[in-house]
Amino acid sequence: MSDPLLEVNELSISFTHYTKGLRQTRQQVISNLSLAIHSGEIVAVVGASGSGKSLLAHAILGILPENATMSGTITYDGTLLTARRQLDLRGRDIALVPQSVNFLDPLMRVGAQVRSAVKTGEPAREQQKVFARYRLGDKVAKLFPFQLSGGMARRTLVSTAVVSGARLIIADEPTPGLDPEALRQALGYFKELAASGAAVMLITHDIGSALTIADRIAVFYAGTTVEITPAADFAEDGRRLRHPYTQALWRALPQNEFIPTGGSQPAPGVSGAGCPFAPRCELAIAACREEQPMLRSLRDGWVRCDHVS
Ligand SMILES: Nc1ncnc2c1ncn2[C@@H]1O[C@H](COP(=O)(O)OP(=O)(O)OP(=O)(O)O)[C@@H](O)[C@H]1O
Ligand code: NI
Repeated sequence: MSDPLLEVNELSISFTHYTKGLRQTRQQVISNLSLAIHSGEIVAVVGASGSGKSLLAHAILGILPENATMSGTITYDGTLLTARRQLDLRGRDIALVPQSVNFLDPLMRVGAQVRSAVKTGEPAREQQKVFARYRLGDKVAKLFPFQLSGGMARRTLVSTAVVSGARLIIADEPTPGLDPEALRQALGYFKELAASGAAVMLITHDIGSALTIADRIAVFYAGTTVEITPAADFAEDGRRLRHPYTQALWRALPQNEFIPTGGSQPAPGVSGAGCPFAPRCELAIAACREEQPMLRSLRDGWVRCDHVS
């Protein structure tokens, strides 16, 4: 396979909090997270709320909050992604398709917003082309964001990503609350973007939808990658999946047995040194509570567990 377009290596993020008497505490919310995405590929990042999905996106875009400290490396197109390069690439090479229409400028007509993102070609012409492609009528260009329906807003956001010529598209929960037809359509847009050569990172709670378009799935738990797997391994009884948490996720889907796993994801910073899933894991032994396992390659994927084969 070719070199990845984006490579996140051993990313850790912590937040500094000031408590009474100016005491500083550090809370680690992401630990040793690794992930790579190739051009033309859709990688879905799935995990429960608070597992670190959005923070990963923000780290790549260079928009982490002030009180965040980051370690590890992010490489884009073979070169280290420094703060300076992030500023350069953001909105051009690297585009965010946000969940909310609030990311559009409320005071600017949407046609003008899309025209201002055009990278190559004549802006008015490119905007008209992309609006036609996403079934946004001629009149839409003259509307302000608050006048758009949810579906129009989403198509406008996708249009912006398309005309920007972005090679890496990061979509953070782009599909909540959609009816099945709108959902199918929205997922189709990402499929098209990948087919045209972009690398797509699709962040979502909805593993069922992710499986319909993703090539690979990265499973997050308590701020780290516990498994990276070809989407095709989510099949049958889930025996090809590597991590006990991923298998539990698969079993909990409606089309399977719907078996929930007891317990819940540890709160950030309290999972201690060991494997964060150990308290809920049937395979856990004493050693699992002492040291976080490394992400290791297993079959054609990756797993952070020493007890599976
Ligand atoms: N500015 C911040 N200061 C302190 N902690 C933060 C900050 N931003 C995020 N966190 C913590 O980092 C953890 C990961 O947050 P993140 O938003 O990445 O989760 P997520 O996986 O995107 O969740 P969701 O599915 O709900 O969007 C959470 O526990 C959150 O409370
Ligand atoms: Ni999020």
